[in-house]
Amino acid sequence: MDDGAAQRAAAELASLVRQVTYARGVLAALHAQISTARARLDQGDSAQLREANARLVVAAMQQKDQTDSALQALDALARSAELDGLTQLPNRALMLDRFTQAIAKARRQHTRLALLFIDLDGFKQINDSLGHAAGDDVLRQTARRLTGSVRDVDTVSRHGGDEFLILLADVAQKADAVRVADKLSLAMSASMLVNGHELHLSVSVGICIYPDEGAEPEALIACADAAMYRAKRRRAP
Ligand SMILES: Nc1nc2c(ncn2[C@@H]2O[C@H](COP(=O)(O)OP(=O)(O)OP(=O)(O)O)[C@@H](O)[C@H]2O)c(=O)[nH]1
Repeated sequence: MDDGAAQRAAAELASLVRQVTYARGVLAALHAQISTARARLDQGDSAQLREANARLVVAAMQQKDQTDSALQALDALARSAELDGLTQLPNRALMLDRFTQAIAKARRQHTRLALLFIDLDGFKQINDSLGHAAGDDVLRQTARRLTGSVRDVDTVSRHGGDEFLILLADVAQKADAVRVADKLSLAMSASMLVNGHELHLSVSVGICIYPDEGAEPEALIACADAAMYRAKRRRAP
């Protein structure tokens, strides 16, 4: 090798050494960046990740709580729309709904239903002499006595004012309903203590039977109302 060739080879070698040194520097910088990123993931970022996850879980639980209480409020609202505020008995709308369902079932199973229309006698006099609050108490106690006179499967509702309806499920004949009417008349005849006064009440009851005396709820209610009115006229002095 002549001197010129030796100098060129030394220059190329020096250039290669510089390139290798530079590449090593780049690799070391990359390695440092990766180490920093990994450390951040281990400490800061993963902690943030865990915190974010925990916040997500808490938010999901709060969301579920809010949904649950909204559903409960909706349930309560639906129930209150179906119950009479004074007596907490089913109101007219809920009774009509249950009556319609009961008729559909009785139609399928070829069974009878009885509807009892009950009206307090002389209730206006109680309001007039003892006051409206005492009248309210009479209505609440009446609701309890009527409910206590029938089975769980039967429905007692407040139709309005001093009028109540009772739907008896699955009666074999009208005589069964008459027996229930006698039982609840007896329950109502026991003295009632209202605001320190001992009252002696009575009720007038009308009975109509599905399907013998009507096939639709409204027709049966009108039929039982008319029967109650006739019974009241018979009782009147
Ligand atoms: N305290 C109270 N009274 C009510 C309520 N709703 C209706 N009434 C009253 O109930 C009375 C019902 O009137 P009627 O049925 O004609 O009175 P009654 O004396 O029972 O007459 P008969 O049914 O013929 O025996 C009226 O005086 C109404 O003002 C209520 O929620 N509370």
